[in-house]
Order: sequence, then C-alpha cells, then structure tokens
Amino acid sequence: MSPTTPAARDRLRIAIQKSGRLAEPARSLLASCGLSWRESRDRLFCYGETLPVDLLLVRDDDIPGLIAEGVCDLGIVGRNVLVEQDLDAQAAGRGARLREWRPLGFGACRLALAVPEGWAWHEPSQLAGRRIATSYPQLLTRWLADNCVEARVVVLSGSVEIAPRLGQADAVCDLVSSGTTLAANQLKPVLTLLESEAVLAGPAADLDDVRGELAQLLLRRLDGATRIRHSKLLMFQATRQLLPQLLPLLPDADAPTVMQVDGEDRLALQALCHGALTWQRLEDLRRAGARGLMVLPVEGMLA
Ligand SMILES: Nc1ncnc2c1ncn2[C@@H]1O[C@H](COP(=O)(O)OP(=O)(O)OP(=O)(O)O)[C@@H](O)[C@H]1O
Ligand SMILES: O=P(O)(O)OC[C@H]1O[C@H](OP(=O)(O)OP(=O)(O)O)[C@H](O)[C@@H]1O
Ligand SMILES: [Mg+2]
Repeated sequence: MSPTTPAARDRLRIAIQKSGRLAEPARSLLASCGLSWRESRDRLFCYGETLPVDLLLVRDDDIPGLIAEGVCDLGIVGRNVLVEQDLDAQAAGRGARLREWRPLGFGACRLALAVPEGWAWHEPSQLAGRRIATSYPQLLTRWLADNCVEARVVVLSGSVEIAPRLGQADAVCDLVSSGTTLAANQLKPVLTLLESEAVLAGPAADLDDVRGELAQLLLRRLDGATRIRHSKLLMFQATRQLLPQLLPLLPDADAPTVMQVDGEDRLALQALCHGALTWQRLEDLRRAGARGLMVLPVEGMLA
C-alpha cells in the first residue's frame, strides 16, 4: 500500500492532480480504461486493484518533476505546465527529459497574450519595452525571442489578470478558456501562444521493463477510450440500391459493417459515428430510406 515498498517498482505509477480542474476527469478516464484503486488513508496514494497501476495524487505543478526524477512513470497534466517546465529544464541545461505521450481531449484552454481593451492592437512590436505579467515565463520568453520583441517579463504565481489594474504590468500572458476573467479585468486576448489540453506525459524514452508493458496496455485502452468518448453506434436497415444516397450522410462514420438480411436486397448496417447523431440527422437518414434506426452507446473499443 505504501508508495515506497520495493514491489512498487514492478507496478506502473501515474501522477494525477489531487484536486482541481483535471483531478476528476483524469481519474474517470483511467477508470474507463478498467482501472480501479484502493485509496490510502491520507488520500495521496491509490493502490491499483484490477491492474498493478497505482496513482499518486499531487499538485499539478509537481507532476513533470516527479516523472523526470523517476518517482512516477507517467502523469496527467496540462500541456501548458508540461511545456513550461520542459523549457525551464532546457534553460537550466537539463535537456528535454519528458514528452507528451498522448493528448487526452479534456481540460482545453489556451495560453494567450492579452492587452487593455483600449489598446489598438496591430503587431507584437507594440510590446517592446512593456511589462508583461505571467505565470508562464518560459513560454512567454520563447515567444518574445521568436518575435524579436524585447519586453520585461513580470512573474506572478496567480491573479495575473489584475496586474495591469494594479500598475504592475502593461499586458498579461495567461490561460484563457471562457474569456470571462479577461473581460472582467478590461483586457482583450490578441494572440495565442499555446493551445492546451490535458495530456499523458511520460519520459522521453519508452519504459523498457514490466512497466513498459503495462504502459503499452494502458495506451491501447486510452486510445480506445478517447476515440469512442463522443462516438455512438448507429444501426439501421435499408435496401442495397439506397446505399449511394445513405453513405454520404455518414461522413464521420468508420466504414460500416453491412450484413445481408434476407434475399439479395435488404441490408442491415452498423456504423461507428464520431460526430453528434442529432434528431435532424436521423430524420435525414430516414428520408433517404433508412429504416429501424437505432443509436447505441459504445462502452469500449479495441482496434
Ligand atoms: N480556465 C482555465 N484556467 C486555468 N486552467 C485551465 C482552465 N481550463 C483548463 N485548464 C487546465 O487545467 C489545469 C489545472 O488547472 P487548476 O486551476 O486546477 O490548477 P492549479 O490551481 O495549479 O492546481 P494545483 O492545486 O494542482 O496546483 C491547467 O494547468 C490547465 O491545463
Ligand atoms: O477564461 P476563463 O474561463 O475566465 O478562465 C481563465 C482563468 O482561469 C484560471 O484561473 P483560476 O480560476 O484557476 O484562478 P487562479 O489562477 O487564481 O488559480 C486562469 O488563471 C485564468 O485566470
Ligand atoms: Mg498548480
């Protein structure tokens, strides 16, 4: 049960956020891959029951370091945190130690540069000599260098958007999702430095022992789970000659399985659709000759 027992190294250990935006979705995604755990009394460690895959519950900022030090094998963290810390490690001469193993399709946000609403924004050179507040100094510094802009980076650990109103900065570089926080502080986003989402982070090299096999198994399940997250199985019947009209109505579907029902003409089709199957689409399919339309949830898939 303890994370320090010698046997723990035969087990895969994944760091996830203890509480915060990514905590619950990360855990549900791993649970949808068939993992379940027993939680330690201090609620910092979860011992894998169905597979030897344990969880360490931590602050998200600690996740890249825990993987780099080998305390954990993998982690679920925002790309914004992973890239920032990797740039930091490179700046300190430690080289690229980690890589993004998979994007996970939740926790979407972007790292944006925002200026006061009253500014007429044209181009990056307007930031020359200005102060920009951010919690992402490495990403901002790289962007400034790429755009040949010399500006002062003011590092703040939180409440970045208030800095211009307090006279601490002229512009900000922070995470944006709905844009509400920027608007509440009379700021407007003008550029995106990084599109982010939660990612599975791991070491730059593959794991090469029993943990490598567990990681491969997990990746296969994750790929299946992320692929079908918004997918549904569509089933219907139609006559063979109507297929040319029906198939174009399913541009988001995998190649359908076609089965003969009776005689030559009547077919039963099943297709995995990755886009929304709205009433409108079902009605369009019916008008084109589909009958007995049925939409089914997909619980799992292994390619
Ligand atoms: N609107 C948003 N603002 C901030 N982060 C967001 C937003 N939407 C999605 N995210 C993602 O969620 C991640 C975690 O955000 P959260 O606010 O929970 O972090 P935190 O306060 O640093 O948590 P911790 O206590 O673990 O350090 C961010 O790094 C980012 O990848
Ligand atoms: O575009 P929005 O939907 O408004 O989201 C963006 C805000 O959310 C985050 O802050 P958070 O709520 O985590 O507060 P904190 O930065 O003070 O922790 C981020 O740092 C922005 O301030
Ligand atoms: Mg944090």
